[in-house]
Amino acid sequence: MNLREKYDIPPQTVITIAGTVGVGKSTMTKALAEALNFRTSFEKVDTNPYLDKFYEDFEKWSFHLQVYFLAERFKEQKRIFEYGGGFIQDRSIYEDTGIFAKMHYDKGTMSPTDYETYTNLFDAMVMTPYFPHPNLLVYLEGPIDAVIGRIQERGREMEQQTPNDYWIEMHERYENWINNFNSCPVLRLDINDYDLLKNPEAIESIVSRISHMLKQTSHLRK
Ligand SMILES: Nc1ncnc2c1ncn2[C@@H]1O[C@H](COP(=O)(O)OP(=O)(O)O)[C@@H](O)[C@H]1O
Ligand SMILES: Nc1ncnc2c1ncn2[C@H]1C[C@H](O)[C@@H](COP(=O)(O)O)O1
Repeated sequence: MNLREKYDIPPQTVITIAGTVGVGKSTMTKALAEALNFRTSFEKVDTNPYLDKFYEDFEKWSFHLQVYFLAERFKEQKRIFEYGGGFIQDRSIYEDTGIFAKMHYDKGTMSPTDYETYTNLFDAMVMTPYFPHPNLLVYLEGPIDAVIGRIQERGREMEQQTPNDYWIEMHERYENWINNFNSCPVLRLDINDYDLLKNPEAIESIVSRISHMLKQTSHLRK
């Protein structure tokens, strides 16, 4: 019996993993998908044609990058829908607008016109009754020092060259964002409470908490 059956998690469940850059979403996505025998939906970082350019010049590329991410995530959403669920998704579509686009608009690195065009597009595509929300958003949180340590350890060049202030501001925004998030049920996990690299069996207690939360919120889906 696999963990999905053991903890009675419906096979069509869609779980999205949210949290700031470097916090451990991809690691969690892989571990959960393996444990539950679900498909994965990853952000494609290496093949993103705007990401390097964006980190070199936020002002010039922030609109292009947001539109690109929106299109990519929407295609993934369609793929998840076509399979009938059973997915773990690395980063939610809600973070694109709630964190990234808003942060760049507030900092002045996305123009008001571009921000309005982007949010109109986002709302028309996502905030409709036709858009399937995930069954659960698993939010990963941890101290900023640990997060910056992980970004450094991972070693993506464009992120290494970005000043720490950027990650600190993002970390603070994430706190506010998750405290006000209500588009789907949320399970918050502190990265100090598990270590999937040193102790992969820790995934079972996470699956158990996910199962509990899904049961508690199942009435919302009916
Ligand atoms: N429990 C952990 N302890 C230490 N490092 C970790 C842990 N989980 C993930 N990492 C490392 O942190 C870095 C960022 O993790 P990743 O899953 O890519 O984050 P994200 O997808 O949120 O950006 C990677 O180098 C990864 O190996
Ligand atoms: N919507 C986004 N706007 C700007 N940058 C973004 C957006 N979504 C992801 N990113 C960046 C942040 C990281 O450098 C990479 C991948 O994110 P990660 O949290 O490491 O999975 O893309």
